[in-house]
Amino acid sequence: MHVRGTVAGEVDVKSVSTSYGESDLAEVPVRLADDGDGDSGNGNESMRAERLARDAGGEPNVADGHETTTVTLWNKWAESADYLEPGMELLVTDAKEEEYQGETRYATTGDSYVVVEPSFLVNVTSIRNWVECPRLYYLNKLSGVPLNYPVVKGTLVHEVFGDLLRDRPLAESIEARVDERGLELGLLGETPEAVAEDVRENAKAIEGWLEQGRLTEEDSWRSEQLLISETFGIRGRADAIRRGAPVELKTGKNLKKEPRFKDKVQAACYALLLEEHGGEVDTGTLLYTKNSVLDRNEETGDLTPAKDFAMGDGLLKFVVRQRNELAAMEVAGDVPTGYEGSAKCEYCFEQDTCMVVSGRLDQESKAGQIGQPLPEEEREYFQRFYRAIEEERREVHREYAKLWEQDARERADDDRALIDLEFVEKRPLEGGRWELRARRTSGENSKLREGDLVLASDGHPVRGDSELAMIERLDDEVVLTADEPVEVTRLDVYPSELTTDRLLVAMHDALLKGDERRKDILFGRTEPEFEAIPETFIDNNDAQNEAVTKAVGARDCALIHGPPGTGKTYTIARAIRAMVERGERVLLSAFTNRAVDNALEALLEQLEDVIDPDRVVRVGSESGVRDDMEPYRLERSGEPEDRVAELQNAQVVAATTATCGSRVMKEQAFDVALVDEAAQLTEPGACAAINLAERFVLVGDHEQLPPVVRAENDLTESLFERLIDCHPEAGVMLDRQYRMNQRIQAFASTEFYDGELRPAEPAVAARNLDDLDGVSRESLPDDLRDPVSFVEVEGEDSQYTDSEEAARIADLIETYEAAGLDRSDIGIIAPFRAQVSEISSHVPEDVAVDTVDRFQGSSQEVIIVSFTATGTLEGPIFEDYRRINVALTRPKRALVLVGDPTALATDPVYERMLEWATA
Ligand SMILES: Nc1ncnc2c1ncn2[C@@H]1O[C@H](COP(=O)(O)OP(=O)(O)OP(=O)(O)O)[C@@H](O)[C@H]1O
Repeated sequence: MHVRGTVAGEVDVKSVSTSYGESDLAEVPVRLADDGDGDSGNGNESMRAERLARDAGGEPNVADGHETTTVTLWNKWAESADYLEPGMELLVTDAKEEEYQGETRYATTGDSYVVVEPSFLVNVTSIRNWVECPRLYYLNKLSGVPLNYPVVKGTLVHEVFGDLLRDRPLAESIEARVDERGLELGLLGETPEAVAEDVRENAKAIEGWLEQGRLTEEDSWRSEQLLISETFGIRGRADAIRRGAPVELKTGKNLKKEPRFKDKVQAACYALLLEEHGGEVDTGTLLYTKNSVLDRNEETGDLTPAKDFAMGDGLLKFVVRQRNELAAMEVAGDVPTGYEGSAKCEYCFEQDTCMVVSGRLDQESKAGQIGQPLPEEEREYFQRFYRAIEEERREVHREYAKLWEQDARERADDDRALIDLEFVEKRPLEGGRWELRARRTSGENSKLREGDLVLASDGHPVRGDSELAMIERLDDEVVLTADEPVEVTRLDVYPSELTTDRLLVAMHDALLKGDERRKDILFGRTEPEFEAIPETFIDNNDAQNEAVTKAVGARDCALIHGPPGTGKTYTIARAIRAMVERGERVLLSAFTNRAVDNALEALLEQLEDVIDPDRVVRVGSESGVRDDMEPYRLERSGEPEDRVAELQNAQVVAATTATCGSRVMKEQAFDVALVDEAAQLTEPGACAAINLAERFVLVGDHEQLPPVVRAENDLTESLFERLIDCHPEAGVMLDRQYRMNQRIQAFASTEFYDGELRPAEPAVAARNLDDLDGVSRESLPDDLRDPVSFVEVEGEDSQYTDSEEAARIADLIETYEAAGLDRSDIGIIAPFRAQVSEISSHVPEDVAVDTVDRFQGSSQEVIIVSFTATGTLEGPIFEDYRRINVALTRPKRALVLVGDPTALATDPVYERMLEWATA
């Protein structure tokens, strides 16, 4: 029986005498998980709780779901109780039920595991680092994985191992894998021949060992597998599974008989994961590939690369206790000092880094501190953002939990999965990988896109057969590539922590490695300076010209505020051209690939005849980069020297901010970083790009969509917005728009831009549908002839959908088509996903219907907005006024608002909007 609940009070830890001698025990007051009656908000949560409560079996205790009882943790598990704090979640497996003074209590048994905060998913490598030293785990989080040869070689050997398991010939595998890493090897100054030789030597150990296995018996193997445990709160990718047991590859040497302890810990984590998936794991294998490279005459000891060990119960439980300590510390928001473990600092390679970080952040540390602490405000900033990023990480963990808390239907309704696929075929690809195909049986929407990494499963992403796969094509048929074949019937969004990891590193680099003057600017201690630039760059738009002048002349930074359609992209392109002409090396970045490609497209036009197109490089993955920008994309594979030359010679490098945090980009330096969509970036997100340059220019509009984050905290305000407030003199607002008819822009201008936004030219101001070929406003009904119209629909009671509005919108589309408009010129915006689906089911398939977020950055001839507003406008319709600003500023020639005026009039902003629309 499993018991799960929340710690409801202080924990009592004591020692008692039993018939077996002295025993430790901890009595934990636990409020058992809800049985489902109380929690109306989340059906899945309650279903899971119900299941667990049923497992817990305590009828009177769990009947109302809020009963507090006592759970006794015996012996070593009492250690885990030390970290428990009220409010933390606790799970005890195989607990026994006890009656005590008429109350049902629970206690651990010999088979039990105690898991602290099971929904905090700890990575296997994190547990390994933690066991080595908790402080090392922390330092690794802050500094990320650097670009160095051992890391790249390690990756290569792992890849070759995977290939061998998939029966790819060794020589072919090494050649292909080394080639794929051309760019990284080039940056490290390595030659492919030397690296191939090094990898070959390490691979000998693998090959020899595989041969042995094959000669003696029928081995069942599978390569790298992603494993997630909902019970133990652990996840990771095992290098390989042989006969159901984990095999870990280490590129180092080990001359002892036994595997290293920390390596055993890692294998033990995988054993726990495998057991949860129904396996019985009694051994683990560590393969030390360097052992086969060593010369028997020079080294003494056990040179066998493969070392097996028995997977004992004690080790598995130790691993869970370590994981508990880590999870509890993270959840409590504490920072490890190193005293938690027994590692000796004098043997640690990271001792210096540890002391520097401790010194600068004034942290308690076993290794001690060196250097002066950062100013107090910087340390405070560090802590605040560290916490915010960790909260964001927990939100990613919640996304994982949804993989098992929500059923397939709920996930599909949440756009997080494509379900009910019909498996078509699996086809082996070159290199031992697989192509998987499945047919979609419904036209449902989802967040999944081509190029995404997904969990492809035969029915359940965690409990079923599941693989990490890449979506190659997504239309009526889904085409995937994966390492192992799986009979796909379902795809789930893979919640990645990569972005969160990179935010932390970017913040760390900005504060601990950042230039002092840069920090003075970021913390408002110094005013940005500008060099006088006499040149005129743009002669028909003063604000744009001033923006380029500021960007070019900025010694520290410039901030370009660009409301909708004001020529941000054009201004950026013009500014970069001027910088390039001055001989500067420029980084062009933005939050999304789409924005990077848009800006790059405009820039290429400007750079014609200015520089050789070879000196413009787009860094990104094949699936991320738009097809027409593919010729500029930096190829990673190939001859190292050539690949590096291509990057180092580039005068303009374009990449998303996430890519700016990659190992390769972090090695690059620029004179200036220009970041578009900056109002959509968190502070650390923007730092990832600006850390790489001497000076920076941020371009954005803080009156449009804010950063996309899951948690509500300091990450929701962009660096752009904060700096505009802090250094208004560094900012310029572009105030002439080239998009909307004057009538359309009027409301946004007064409401969001202090009335300063104006049409750039009379032709823009006067735009209307008559300008379009074959369209005549005359043939439209009276109430749709004005560029802005309001269509009244009485609200429905259902909160997230309104079928009446959807039906009216379908009529409107027919009306516009009858007046000669092409329906590809119409866009429909609705506040909720549910209403988007509702409208989609009423209108022809090729009409674009979406939420505001998907429309940001684009424009259409005609935009129809469905407000889906009911009675008293309860609940956020567009959540945030910035969203309505985006919605109302997408159209060029006509805007139609569809909604219930009575409901809308209950909110002052929407009331003013109504006055304008019906004027
Ligand atoms: N100074 C200018 N003179 C003439 N046309 C201009 C000028 N600046 C911008 N434009 C035109 O205005 C249109 C919008 O410009 P651009 O695409 O740069 O806007 P944007 O601000 O990036 O738009 P969004 O708000 O969608 O991001 C383009 O067609 C562009 O060519």
